[in-house]
Amino acid sequence: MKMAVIGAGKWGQALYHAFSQDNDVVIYSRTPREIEHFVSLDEALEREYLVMAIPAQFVRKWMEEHFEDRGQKILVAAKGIETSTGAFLNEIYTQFVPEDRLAYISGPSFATEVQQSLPTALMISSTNLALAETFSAHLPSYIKGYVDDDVVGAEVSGAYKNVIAIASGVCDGLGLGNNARAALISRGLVEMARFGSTFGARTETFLSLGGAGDLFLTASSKLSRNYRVGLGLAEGKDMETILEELGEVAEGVPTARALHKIAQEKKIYLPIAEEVYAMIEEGKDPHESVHDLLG
Ligand SMILES: NC(=O)C1=CN([C@@H]2O[C@H](COP(=O)(O)OP(=O)(O)OC[C@H]3O[C@@H](n4cnc5c(N)ncnc54)[C@H](OP(=O)(O)O)[C@@H]3O)[C@@H](O)[C@H]2O)C=CC1
Ligand SMILES: O=C(CO)COP(=O)(O)O
Repeated sequence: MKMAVIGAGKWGQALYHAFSQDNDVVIYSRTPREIEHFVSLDEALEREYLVMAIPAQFVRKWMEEHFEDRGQKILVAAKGIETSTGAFLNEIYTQFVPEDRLAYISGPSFATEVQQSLPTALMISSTNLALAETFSAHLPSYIKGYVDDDVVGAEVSGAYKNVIAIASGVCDGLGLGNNARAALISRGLVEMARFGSTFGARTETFLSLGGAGDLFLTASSKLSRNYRVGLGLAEGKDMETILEELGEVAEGVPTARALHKIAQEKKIYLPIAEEVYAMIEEGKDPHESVHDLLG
């Protein structure tokens, strides 16, 4: 299949590598790079299948300024919620492309491991199951694909787990032990499922690869940028320093702000996400957050 990956950050390049195993794939990004098959935006937009690996906060502006609808089918690869509006990515993309041409990829997938062709299993979600099957069938042999039609569940899982990963990094950074981390991840899973149900997500989606699968991964590994944000908070670093040292996107930070905004508006109880928000936005002492969560 003829595809283009848009966004050549860590995840865009890993997906370019993965889909290139069995497909004709090109890649485009804002900043030109020395990558084989790096093409112009116009050439990328010519492809029938697009993989969008632009971070959530920049999607709307990018679509407004650069996208031309030529009937492309799109696989959305970012994981986050837009802070300024609280919009989910499906709400943004459907302003530009009908939902039957949109699919979403989620599940445990550190870019660095996908780039090394290490095995994993991922989920492709779309209200158009035939489209999800198409993307899934074109994954490389080292990735097992599953399809599902709960787009909201997949999106909420992918975005929310980044926030719980920050909390988990704090937990480990403070040396609170394995029991505490398992308790936090478990309650985090309940919290994200409860949040998702408010928006019509199915509970079982949170037990899937895109939910528990990605949460367990991200909330327990230093390979996760979000987890490392939490480690930095536990060390008492300020957000500016943490993000500068990270040098890559940590979607959990803007997503925590978005969750706070949504929770306030809709009066939803999100104890862990609210503590993450308080630590990153109000400089709350992590020890105090632990105390309040235990209360
Ligand atoms: N890394 C991972 O393991 C995984 C990441 N994801 C998700 O994928 C998304 C991208 O992450 P990742 O690739 O790792 O991030 P990186 O920090 O590696 O790269 C971000 C990319 O976004 C592009 N970008 C940033 N701002 C803009 C903008 N205003 N307009 C257009 N492009 C912009 C940059 O393009 P350029 O460099 O050309 O300027 C850069 O290539 C995130 O939502 C992340 O949560 C999902 C699964 C795994
Ligand atoms: O989503 C990811 C793995 O599935 C990557 O997580 P981080 O952005 O925290 O590195």
